[in-house]
Amino acid sequence: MSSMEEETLPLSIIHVNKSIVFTNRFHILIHSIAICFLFYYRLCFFFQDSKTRETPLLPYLLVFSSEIFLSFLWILDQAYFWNPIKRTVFPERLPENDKLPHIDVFICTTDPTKEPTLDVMNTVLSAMAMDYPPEKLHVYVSDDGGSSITLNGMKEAWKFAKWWIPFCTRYRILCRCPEAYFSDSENDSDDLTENVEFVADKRIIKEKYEAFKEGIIRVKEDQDHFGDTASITSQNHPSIVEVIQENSSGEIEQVKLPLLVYVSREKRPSHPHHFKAGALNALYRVSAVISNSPYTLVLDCDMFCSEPASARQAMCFHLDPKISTSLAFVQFPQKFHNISKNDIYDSQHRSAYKVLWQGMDGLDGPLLSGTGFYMKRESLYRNYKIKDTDFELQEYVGTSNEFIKSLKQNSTPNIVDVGSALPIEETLILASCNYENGTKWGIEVGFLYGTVCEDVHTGIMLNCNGWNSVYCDPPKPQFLGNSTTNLNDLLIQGTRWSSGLLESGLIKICPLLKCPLRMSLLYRFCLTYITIFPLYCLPLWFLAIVPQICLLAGVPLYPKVSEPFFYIFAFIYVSAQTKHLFEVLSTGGTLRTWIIEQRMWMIRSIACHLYGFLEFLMKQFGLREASFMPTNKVKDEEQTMLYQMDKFDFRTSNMFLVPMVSLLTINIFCFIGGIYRVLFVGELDKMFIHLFLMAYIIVVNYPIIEGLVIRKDKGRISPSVIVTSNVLATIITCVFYPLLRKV
Ligand SMILES: O=c1ccn([C@@H]2O[C@H](COP(=O)(O)OP(=O)(O)O[C@H]3O[C@H](CO)[C@@H](O)[C@H](O)[C@H]3O)[C@@H](O)[C@H]2O)c(=O)[nH]1
Ligand SMILES: [Mn+2]
Repeated sequence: MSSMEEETLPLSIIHVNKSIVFTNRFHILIHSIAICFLFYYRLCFFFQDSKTRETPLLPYLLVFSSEIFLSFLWILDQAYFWNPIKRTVFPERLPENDKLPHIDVFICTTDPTKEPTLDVMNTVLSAMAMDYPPEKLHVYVSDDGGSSITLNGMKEAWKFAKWWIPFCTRYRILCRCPEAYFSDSENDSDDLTENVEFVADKRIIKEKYEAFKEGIIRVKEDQDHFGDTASITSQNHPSIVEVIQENSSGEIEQVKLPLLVYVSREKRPSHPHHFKAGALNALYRVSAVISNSPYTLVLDCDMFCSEPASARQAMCFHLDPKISTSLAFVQFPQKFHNISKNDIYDSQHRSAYKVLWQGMDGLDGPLLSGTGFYMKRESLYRNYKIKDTDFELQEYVGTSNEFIKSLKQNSTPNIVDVGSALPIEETLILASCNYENGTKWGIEVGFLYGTVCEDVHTGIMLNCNGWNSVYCDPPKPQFLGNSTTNLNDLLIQGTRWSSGLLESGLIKICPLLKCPLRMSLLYRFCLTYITIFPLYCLPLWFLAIVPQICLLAGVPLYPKVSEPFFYIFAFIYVSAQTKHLFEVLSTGGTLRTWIIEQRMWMIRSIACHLYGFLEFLMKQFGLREASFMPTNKVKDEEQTMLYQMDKFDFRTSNMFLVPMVSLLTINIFCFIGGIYRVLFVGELDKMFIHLFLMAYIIVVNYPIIEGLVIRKDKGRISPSVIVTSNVLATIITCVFYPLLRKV
């Protein structure tokens, strides 16, 4: 191939699956027609003579408004299906190593008890071992816990890296996270397992790893032994920045390792620290005066690089002149290593990473997903270029001259060598509490504050400023994380997400109304949907109570089976279900996935999205402050076992369980009452849709019934919850029954 041809070969290409696009659009067309008929049917009600109406106004209005709201969300959701795309990258066509740009890797951790240090160090090691020139890779760890355990862990990790990285490069090991590598013997190709030298080397490295692991565990135990001061110091300590380097121990000197820096920003109880966004901004400043790489990779400490290729893959976009000018970040999907076969809680978020993000990629780009993205540093500095004087710049980004100098370097990195003098004094100031006072950090510059979904919020603001993003989902997952695999963590996380998202969607960004006009309508639909979807809780609560109680009272809300409009309702149901099934099957799911997703949609909406919504309201009225409770990453044997056995673990707070169980109880009792009615009054024709709706809810939520009446193990629903839920269900029924019948 001539060099001319080589130059013109693209670094990435886009695929559009025409038949999927056609099916999607066709479905949108017919489903919308059916929805129009439904609205026509509902509106006709208001033109009937109010004396001959069989249905009172209140329940009718409640159900109709739920349908209107569901249809609104449905319309927004269709934007994702309009133009989904996939991309393939060709890293082999990238320029030579010496022409590749520098990358800073940021890893955030916050609590050595909830986030085991060994796992964090595995993330660090896997990032250090990426397939990228080591002198161009700089790894920064932000420790919000300010813990000596983490700092010590990094020193140990550095020593182990001197063995680990050469081993990986020498044998071209694909899995560069040591824990994952050693726990799966399938990782080595047959060629390797027959290579005597390799087998011997592997044994040595494994011994080194075991020693490293023990060292880390020992330090933690010693610390626990001497009493727990960690939670006090984590909220109150000065900034600490330390470059990890080893005074020559003489073992293997010549190995070149990426720079590794420990950063713990200053924390004072009186000072808001803005959670992960605050941590990332401190890292952006500290790294700017050390390495100042033009690109940064952000990783959560519960996610490691499972393959070493992501940096080069991301560069296929960042270095492509046709794409790069307006490209802010390349997002990789979050994939997880701890998901069971049937994934009963939909912990993998299939819909987001396999459908929605692809759909957004065909428009202006996927959402920023918190971890696994390669961000162009410059894009986060926003409008610094239009600041004329140093004074203006200081008001914008703070007073550090070193930092301002880094801005003026125009994305040229600093060449740092291990051992060379680094401006540590300056970094301590940059990581201090007061540095951001009076500046635009968190307001315009860096990751934005005031929300617990800093990722989504910052990403959307970048889009509003004219940047876009790209979704890179190669066949082999490049990052693997830990997902929440028990109901309790999942609902807590869901509550946090929904309150954060609603705040962006309804107040701070409000994509439909406030995003700039140049942004396409379809993309605004996507942004609106993703930020307000927790509001599904409202129609779902109504539809779980109103038709049920109306059935008991003999008040029909839907057309009779013998009426032609019955077929409209039936069609909408079947069409929605078929569409979902098609989508699940075409993205590698099973029939089971299809049911599980609907169940989790109901459970999430009824429990955590409602609380997220309430938390959002309370925050608006100043009754509550945002809080980011990190998810628990310590494995609990018993929980894991239940999860692996596909059994729900109902050991979660009553706050979540009681609404779920109460609504299900209402459904079951109304269903029984309804059957009785049909048998003795004979209103099957009139009440069929009611009965069907309840049967659907009950069947989908079967595991809750199992937890209520069949199971005897620890993960079942406790009798106290059952009693409370029955009381609540009775109250709801007693309040609504007369209302819905008469008003
Ligand atoms: O004050 C804090 C709180 C959290 N973190 C770090 O933030 C990361 C994410 O926290 P985690 O507890 O794992 O929350 P998840 O719900 O799993 O995180 C998801 O949701 C977050 C937004 O709510 C995003 O920031 C994450 O990237 C995304 O994976 C972890 O590395 C934490 O150590 C901090 O550094 N400081
Ligand atoms: Mn996490």
